[in-house]
Amino acid sequence: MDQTPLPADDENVERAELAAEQQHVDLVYDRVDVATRSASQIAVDGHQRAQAQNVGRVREEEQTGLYERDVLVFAAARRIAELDAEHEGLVFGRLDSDRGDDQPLAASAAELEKLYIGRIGVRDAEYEPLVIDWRAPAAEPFYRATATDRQKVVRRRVLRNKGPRIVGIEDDLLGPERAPEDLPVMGEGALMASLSRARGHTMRDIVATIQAEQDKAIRAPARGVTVIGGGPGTGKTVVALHRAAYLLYSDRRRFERGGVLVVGPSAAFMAYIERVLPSLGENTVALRAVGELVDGVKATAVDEAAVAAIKGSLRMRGVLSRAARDRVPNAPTTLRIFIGGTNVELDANQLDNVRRNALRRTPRNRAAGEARKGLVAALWSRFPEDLRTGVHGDREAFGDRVTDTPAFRTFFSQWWPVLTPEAVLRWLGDPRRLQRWARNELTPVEIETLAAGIRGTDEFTIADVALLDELGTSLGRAPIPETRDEEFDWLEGLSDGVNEVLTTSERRARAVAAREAEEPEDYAHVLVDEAQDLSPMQWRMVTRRGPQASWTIVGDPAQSSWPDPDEARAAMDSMLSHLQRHSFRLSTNYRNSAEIYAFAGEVIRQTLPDADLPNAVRQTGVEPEHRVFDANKVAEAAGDAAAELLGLVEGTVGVIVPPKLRPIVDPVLAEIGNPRIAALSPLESKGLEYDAVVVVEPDRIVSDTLGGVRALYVVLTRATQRMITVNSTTNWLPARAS
Ligand SMILES: Nc1ncnc2c1ncn2[C@@H]1O[C@H](COP(=O)(O)OP(=O)(O)OP(=O)(O)O)[C@@H](O)[C@H]1O
Repeated sequence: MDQTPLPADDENVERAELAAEQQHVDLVYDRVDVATRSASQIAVDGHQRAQAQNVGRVREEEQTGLYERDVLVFAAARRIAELDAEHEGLVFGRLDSDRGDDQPLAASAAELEKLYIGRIGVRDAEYEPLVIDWRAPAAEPFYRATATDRQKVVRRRVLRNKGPRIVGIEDDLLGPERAPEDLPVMGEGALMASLSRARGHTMRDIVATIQAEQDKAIRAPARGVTVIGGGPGTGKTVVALHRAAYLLYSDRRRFERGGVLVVGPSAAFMAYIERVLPSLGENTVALRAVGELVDGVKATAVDEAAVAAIKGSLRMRGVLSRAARDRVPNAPTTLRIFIGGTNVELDANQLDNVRRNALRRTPRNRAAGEARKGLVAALWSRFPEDLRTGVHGDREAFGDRVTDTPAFRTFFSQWWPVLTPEAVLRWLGDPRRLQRWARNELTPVEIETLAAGIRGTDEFTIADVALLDELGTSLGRAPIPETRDEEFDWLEGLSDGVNEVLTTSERRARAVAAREAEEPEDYAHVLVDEAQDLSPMQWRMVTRRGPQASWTIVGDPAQSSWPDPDEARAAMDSMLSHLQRHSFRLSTNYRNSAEIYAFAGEVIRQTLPDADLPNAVRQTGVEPEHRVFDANKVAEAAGDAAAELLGLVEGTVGVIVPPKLRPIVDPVLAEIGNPRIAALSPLESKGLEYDAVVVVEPDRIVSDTLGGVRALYVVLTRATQRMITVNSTTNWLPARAS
């Protein structure tokens, strides 16, 4: 970008500018201090009043005024939490604007209108804005203005800060011909400075340097389905998170009450992104890995590729539905009741008929009543007519007597127990039973593979979670016996810090929801990251979380770890086909150096010539390095490369290893014992990034991972500065690089 002659060369000018900006920022922090103190006081007052009333357990209806107090405490606590999150530079931007191209030039810098942009809006005592929230419409030009469409902006300034201290200034002059003589311009560009920064173990927000195409996706209206595509490192994840913050800002009532859910591929990924939203002042978004979408299960284990492919396939729908309706293993196969001086008996076929009829319209765990009625009807029809006199002449009385007998009760508890999804999924480990449910959908080899996969471990895998969810829907939840109307322990939630504070109405809603819950939690907006990896069964699970939701779907088909991305895409389309779709494409790779990405691009293009490859903008002059070793020396070679890279980069070093080699490579890395090194498998590396990466045995990554070369492409696009591959052959290298 064109810059005016640089008065900023003059150190004095720079010092003066820094001091002036610091003065304004100090003012903002002072105001925040005042606001924080008054918010803390409000919270303390509320808690004290709650305790003074000594209410213990109370009925809401009997306590007038409690709701009001509760809201007060909650709002105050929320505000503190929000303000506490501000210390990574509350104010990060400034716009200096004139009145537009058709108006006279400003005579001096003082005539330009200045506007500060920050993580939250702060006003002075007179209610004048000291800084506006980055999500406010007035902040839009900060992200969207360009030299050709400057939107009245003359100078865009990014303030680099360390906590409350301004340490640098990066300016963009958008209208050089409109700039007054005395307007200082300094710095080399905020974006490049931010991209070259060493990486830590968690993702940072990009609020100071959001680019125009990203801003459009962030601020897109929350209607239907917003699809955000783009290659590796284009900011899809970080944009999706800023979008969540934007949606909460633009319609807080709707999205805070209805809930916003972000779904990502793994627990490690969720830990990596968890700081971004709090740093934007938002603490209410639910972040869940696909392995954690079913309550009570936190799956992190990954299946072997062949098993995962079967478990994710839509064909499992029919298999599970049949399993959920079949006989319970080891349940009695005859019912014999002695009544009216005679034995009445139902055999296996008759019991099966009763079961099928009971399940015709009702999920299993809800159908106990139907099943009981069906058994009585079947027993009645076998009860000799000549005995249907006296107490046995009335069918209803007959039913009461039958179902009251110990024999019936024992039988029924074994024949129609409440079934858990976990128990039914385990049944699939028996190849004979699985064969009965799956013979039309799966091949004999697939049946054997799936049964062995399920039998092989007690732990549920990430792919199992979607199956558990499907089974949960087929089985339904057993009705929970009515309890007394909700009673609340008021003080319980008030003691554990601000995040625990709930309003009365929220408690009430949760209690009711817990009692009535038939369906999983239901959100107003769902953001799905790394969406290309969701299997068809996972799509079914995820879409159950938002039957009425609007959606943001973020992904890159070239990085899919699902063997048939078209199938997964079709599953998504069919689940969300009723909603309008808006698409955005991000075109710049901000993560990888141009050298690293050029290599990764070559690798993927060999298999997917049409892959959507972004443009990597940052040159480092360092090419990726490919080392060749004996197969039995690979672990040591990986360790050596990692140790070497520690000395060459400031931040993190990721060592990405095929799962089967982890047992030999991990100990070598552990011996180095440096917390900047992380060992991980290709699937775990999804969405993450490191300053330097060692890729161990790329050809085994292709052969052992679902997704093959697409998985390798993910691995090759994790490094920001340096990359070394170690392999026993050069066969995997694209022609030019070998
Ligand atoms: N406008 C920006 N300013 C500064 N950094 C940015 C910007 N956009 C993206 N980045 C950085 O680029 C890196 C990649 O972003 P992100 O992980 O969101 O990309 P992605 O498209 O989700 O990648 P992948 O598909 O490979 O997982 C992150 O470090 C992110 O902070």
